[in-house]
Formats: sequence, C-alpha cells, structure tokens
Amino acid sequence: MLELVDIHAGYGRTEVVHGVSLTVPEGGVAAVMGHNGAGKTTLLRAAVGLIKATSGTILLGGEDITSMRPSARVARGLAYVPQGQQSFGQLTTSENLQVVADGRKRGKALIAEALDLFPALKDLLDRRAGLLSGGQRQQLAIARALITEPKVLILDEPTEGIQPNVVAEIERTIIDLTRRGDLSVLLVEQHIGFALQAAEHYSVLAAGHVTSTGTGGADSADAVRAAMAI
Ligand SMILES: Nc1ncnc2c1ncn2[C@@H]1O[C@H](COP(=O)(O)OP(=O)(O)OP(=O)(O)O)[C@@H](O)[C@H]1O
Repeated sequence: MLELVDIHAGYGRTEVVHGVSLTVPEGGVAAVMGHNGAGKTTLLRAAVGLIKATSGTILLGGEDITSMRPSARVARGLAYVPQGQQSFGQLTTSENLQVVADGRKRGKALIAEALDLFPALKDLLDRRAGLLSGGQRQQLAIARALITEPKVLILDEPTEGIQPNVVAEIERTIIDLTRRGDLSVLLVEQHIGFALQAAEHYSVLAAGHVTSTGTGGADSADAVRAAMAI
C-alpha cells in the first residue's frame, strides 16, 4: 500500500537517511524503531513530502507520489500525525475536529466515529486544545487525522511524552485501529513491546540505515533489542 524504495533524504547538504526501503502492507502495520537521531522522523517527513527525498521512490497504492506536494499526498489518502501532539491550541477540541471535517460529505459522521474511538474527548469538546493534557492532545491529533479518511496513517512516536496511565489507553486504541483491517499504519515507536504487538513487520533504523527487519510479535523482541544495542 505504501512503499518506500531506497529513500535518501536530509537537510541541506547533510544526508540523514541513506537508502531506506520499507513496505506498509494493505491493512497492515509496519513499525520503525531506532534510537534518537536515527532518522526516523526524517524518513516520515520524506514519505509525507514535508522534505524532498533526494532520491528514491514513494508509491501509494502503486501510484508514484515521490514528486507530489504534501496536500496531493493527503488527498490520495496519506495522513501524518507528527511527534508532539500538535493541534490548533487556541481552538477548542470541537473546532479542531470541525476544521478537518468541514467540506467533507461525511463530516458529521466522521467526527462522531472519531469521538467513539476516543470517548474521553467527548467531555472536552469545549476546551481549548492548548489546555489539554499531552495524552488528550495525542488522541485529538489522531482523531483529526482519521477524519481525513486515510488509507495510510503515519504515526510518529504516539506515546512519547505521555503520562504512563494514558499510554496504555492510546496503545489499546491504536491496536484496535490497526485490527480494523481497512487502514495501513506506519508506526514510529520507541516502545519495543507495543511496536511489536501492533506491527506485522518491523525495521530498525540506525544512523540512517535499516540494520534489522523482521516480523512483529513478542518473539522478535530479542532480535530488536540486539539490533538497537549495536
Ligand atoms: N530540521 C532539521 N535540520 C537539520 N537537521 C535536522 C533537522 N531535523 C532533524 N535533523 C537531524 O537529523 C538527524 C535525524 O533526526 P530525526 O529527527 O530524523 O531522528 P529520529 O530518529 O526521529 O530521532 P527521535 O527519536 O529523537 O525523534 C539528527 O541528527 C537531527 O539532528
């Protein structure tokens, strides 16, 4: 569904991602793990088009989207939830959802579906997003992405910086989402246990290279830990 083929990307003259390939299967989950600075976010930015891949090919549902603007990629079904739970801080939860739903035929229904997935947001509709907790903002950010009816959802460290008691709830929701079967997910995640529980395939990134790949599931934890220790 989403294929990254031999992607090179970076900032200015500094290349950070050195020829990374990975596939997110239709309706499946691929996890990318790796230490801070390994190039995970840079790879995602290149996939979404926020930075230009200097070489390589990006295919979405078989279509070459490598040269497309981010908005064209979003229109084709790519949704990106960056690190940091970003929303419009001055707008309420409800307005943040409405902004994305506006102009969509199923807008109202999509908001209702997103709120069913994250019921905690129902009590926070009138609160400004800037006043939400990190976990609540993360739920709002994922809810907003889902309202775009994505084919592929890209999540950058969805549990980072979130209180431990909310992490489990977010993990559960993401796993529920991935089990729906109609959504492909590219998940960057530092928590090995969660990533392997959610994903069918994993890649470990180190210094911009894929150093290990394998199938998801708890049995792969030792291999991932070994790859991360290098
Ligand atoms: N906007 C930028 N301009 C220049 N260099 C950058 C920029 N963003 C990231 N980098 C550098 O690129 C490298 C890879 O960063 P990246 O954010 O992709 O890593 P990461 O694996 O996502 O790390 P983390 O887990 O900390 O988010 C790092 O050395 C970082 O300093």
